[in-house]
Order: sequence, then structure tokens, then C-alpha cells
Amino acid sequence: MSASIIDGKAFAAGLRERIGVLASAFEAAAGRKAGLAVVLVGEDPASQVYVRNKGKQTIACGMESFEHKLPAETSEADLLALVETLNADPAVDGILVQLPLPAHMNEQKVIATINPDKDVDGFHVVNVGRLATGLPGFVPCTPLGCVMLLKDQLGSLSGLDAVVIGRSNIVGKPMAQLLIAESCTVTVAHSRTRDLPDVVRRADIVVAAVGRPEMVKGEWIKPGATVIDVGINRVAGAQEGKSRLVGDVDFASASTVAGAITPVPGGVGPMTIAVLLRNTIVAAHRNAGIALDESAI
Ligand SMILES: NC(=O)C1=CN([C@@H]2O[C@H](COP(=O)(O)OP(=O)(O)OC[C@H]3O[C@@H](n4cnc5c(N)ncnc54)[C@H](OP(=O)(O)O)[C@@H]3O)[C@@H](O)[C@H]2O)C=CC1
Ligand SMILES: Nc1nc(=O)c2c([nH]1)NC[C@@H]1CN(c3ccc(C(=O)N[C@@H](CCC(=O)O)C(=O)O)cc3)C=[N+]21
Repeated sequence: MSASIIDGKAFAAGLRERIGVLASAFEAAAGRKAGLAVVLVGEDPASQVYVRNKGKQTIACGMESFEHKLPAETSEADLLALVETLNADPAVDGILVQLPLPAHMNEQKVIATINPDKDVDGFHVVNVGRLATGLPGFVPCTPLGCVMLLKDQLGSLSGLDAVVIGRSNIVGKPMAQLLIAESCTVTVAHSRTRDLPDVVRRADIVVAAVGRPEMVKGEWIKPGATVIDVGINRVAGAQEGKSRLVGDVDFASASTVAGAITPVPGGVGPMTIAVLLRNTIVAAHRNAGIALDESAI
């Protein structure tokens, strides 16, 4: 049996199209474009690529992109001051501070400074609390993108057994919260989990967010299960000096057992950026007091 491939790239393109329509309606109603500010500290090449892609897609959707690139040696106080300026700027609806930050900065302190109603990453404790209690807020982009793909693939997730591998604040934990909200029976596995293959074998839905290239093997997967691979790992390619991207799932073996699986690249990654734009257009409507049917996006 061969799994169907979940085309995150195509789904993300459709999502951006719907956002584009909402963005032009917003501009007509508000007399200004919705705006996203992205802050990058330092010169990490992968982060630079992501930030550039975010900026391009923001503009392509008819929103305004404000990019702030700061040198790696910027003081924490200067970064906090920039965040405060963006909080106060009425042209800015969403703020994203690219992580990880340089070691001399306290990430929690920086995130805590972002106005929760502009926190389109959903990382502020207020939004974490809102998600945990079922209040409207902002949900982290990567896990929300995963749930959109799952619901598109499976319809209702109610009653399904889900295993999330990874318990980070940005992927694993919010992913578990969203699956609980969809009435899945959720297990969260991590580096101390005993017999991970056995835990994964129970799952109708497997979400891998580990950061270990091709760790999850096909023999671990229950036949017909849906596999969402969040991992983005750059490894040495076949050709000298070239690298390639692989996920946390061994795609070759898992795709012979799973019912459906996301590829890397072209799966969850493109969804992350599209959901960021979704959260930004939602923030713009809320901040401007303009009604929007958020469940329809
Ligand atoms: N597609 C996208 O848009 C995004 C992709 N990513 C990718 O997703 C992956 C995870 O990211 P992130 O959550 O930030 O990573 P973290 O490093 O913050 O978390 C990794 C988690 O995996 C667990 N883990 C590590 N080794 C094992 C193991 N051998 N067995 C079981 N669990 C293990 C850790 O457990 P413990 O807590 O015990 O240490 C931890 O909870 C990365 O590849 C990252 O690049 C991340 C964000 C967005
Ligand atoms: N504050 C903050 N918010 C984030 O959401 C955030 C962050 N910091 N730091 C880094 C991680 C990682 N991340 C990705 C976004 C897009 C792709 C993506 O588009 N991936 C493409 C491939 C891109 C390539 O070729 O390199 C794909 O999977 O098809 C991947 C990973 C967002 N993150």
C-alpha cells in the first residue's frame, strides 16, 4: 500500500488566495493595509531565507510588510524598545520576532513584551492560556497549519488516537492542545518516553516534531495512519557540498505503511507561513473592530 501525499504547498497557496481576498476587503473598509512586522536579530542564513519568504508572501497577499533586521550584538534593551514601538504603531497588526534569539537575550522576556493582541505567533503566555482554556486568541502557526491539513484529510478528528512526538512550546505542546480541542485522545511523547515505537504504533494520527532527521520509521506506524512531519533538518546531500532537507520521519519506509503523509519540503513548512498571514489578517480585523467570520478561513 502506498500513502497519499498531503500537499501542504498547494493547500497553503489556496489559503493565501482566500487571505488575499480578505486583505483587499480589509483595505477598502479600514482605509489602510493590514501590516505584519518581522524582527530578525543576527545573520543566521536559514532565518534570513524564512524572513525574506515571509516578507514576499505578505506583500503578495496585499498586506504591508515591515522588516527590521538588527545586528547580532544588539542589546536586549534595544530589542525591547523596538517591540514597544511596534506595539504602539497603528499600522502594525502583527509582530513576529524570529527565534532563536542570540544567547545574550531572554526569549521569554522579549515575547512577554509583545502586545498579546499583535502576537500572531501565539507565543505570549496570554495566548498560551487562551488556547489552553478555549478562549479566542492566537494559535501558533505550525500546529494550526497541521490541524488544517488533518481536518482537510480526515474530516472530523473526534475520538482518534493521536501521538505528538515533541513537547516544545512552539510545536509539541500547542499541537497537543489543538488535538484535545478536536476531541482526539492525545499522547505526548518526548526524549524520556519508554518504547517510543510501541507508543507510536497505537496512533491513528502521528505528529513528529523532534528535530532528528528521519527518526520515525515505517515499522512504527500503524497501517493506514495519518503522518504529519513537522521536522526541518538540513543534511548532507548525495553530491559533495550540497545539502537537502529531510523531516523527522523516514519518508521512504513510512509512506509504504501510512494512509497519508506530509512530505518535507512541501508539507507543513509552507503552511506555517500561510497561517502567519491568516493570523495577521485576523489581528487586523480585531484591532480595527471590523467583523470577520474567522471560522471560514
Ligand atoms: N515546519 C515548520 O514550520 C517548523 C518546523 N520546525 C521543526 O520541527 C522540529 C521540532 O522543533 P521544536 O519543537 O522547535 O524542537 P525542540 O528541540 O524545541 O523540541 C524537540 C522535542 O523533541 C523531543 N525529542 C528529542 N529527541 C527525542 C527522541 N530521541 N525521542 C523522542 N523525543 C525526542 C524533545 O524532548 P525533551 O523535551 O525531553 O527534550 C523535545 O520535546 C525541528 O526539526 C524544527 O526544525 C519547527 C518549527 C516550525
Ligand atoms: N518566531 C518564530 N516563528 C516561527 O514560526 C518560526 C521561527 N520563529 N523560527 C524558525 C521556525 C521555522 N519556521 C519555518 C517556516 C517555514 C518553513 C518552510 O517554508 N519550509 C519549506 C522549505 C524551505 C526551504 O527550502 O528551506 C518547506 O518545508 O517546504 C520552514 C520552517 C518558522 N519558524
